[in-house]
Amino acid sequence: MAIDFSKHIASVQDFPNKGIVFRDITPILQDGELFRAATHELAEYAKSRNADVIVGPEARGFIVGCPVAAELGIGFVPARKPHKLPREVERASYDLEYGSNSLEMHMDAIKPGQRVVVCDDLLATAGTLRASKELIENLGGKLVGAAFYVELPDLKGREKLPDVDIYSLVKYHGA
Ligand SMILES: O=P(O)(O)OC[C@H]1O[C@H](OP(=O)(O)OP(=O)(O)O)[C@H](O)[C@@H]1O
Ligand SMILES: Nc1ncnc2[nH]cnc12
Repeated sequence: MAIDFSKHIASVQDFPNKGIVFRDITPILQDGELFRAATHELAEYAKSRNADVIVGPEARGFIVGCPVAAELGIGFVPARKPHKLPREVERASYDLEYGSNSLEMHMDAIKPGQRVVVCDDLLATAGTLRASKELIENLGGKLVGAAFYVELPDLKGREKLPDVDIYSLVKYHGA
């Protein structure tokens, strides 16, 4: 029977700012079977997209994406917050539900033509995904899909990136 992951996501009112309902996926991570099952779901999705490499945006995208890449035996590329990577980088800026930031990837992180799936815990406004897409494409890769534990459809992330194939385990409508 399919697992109802929503039962294992905590909803926290007014975090980190008033008016935001924070969807906390750490209960999934704390349970080995659930973490493995969620990883497997995302890995099956990435496999169905013929991914060559997984990109995970800092920080929760590392947690979600690394085990997916390991399960598939493919590479993992971190998209990091500014000034963390030691070699030459490509940078893209973005806004999110509660602030703005930039992401960087090493210039040689993606090989031209590689098929990339982005993995992260949550899709909200899609600012993070848009910045990841910009980085991947500027390095010559092709974003062939994006996979999340949680999607917040009211924030219209999918509509902002209609050409990106998006997969999520759980959707939350309303606040
Ligand atoms: O779709 P968006 O509106 O871009 O929002 C989703 C992003 O926001 C969160 O990361 P955050 O930037 O808070 O960083 P963290 O993982 O370091 O907490 C989350 O992990 C996603 O990466
Ligand atoms: N509501 C939310 N819960 C958890 N992470 C988020 N990132 C952006 N919006 C979020």
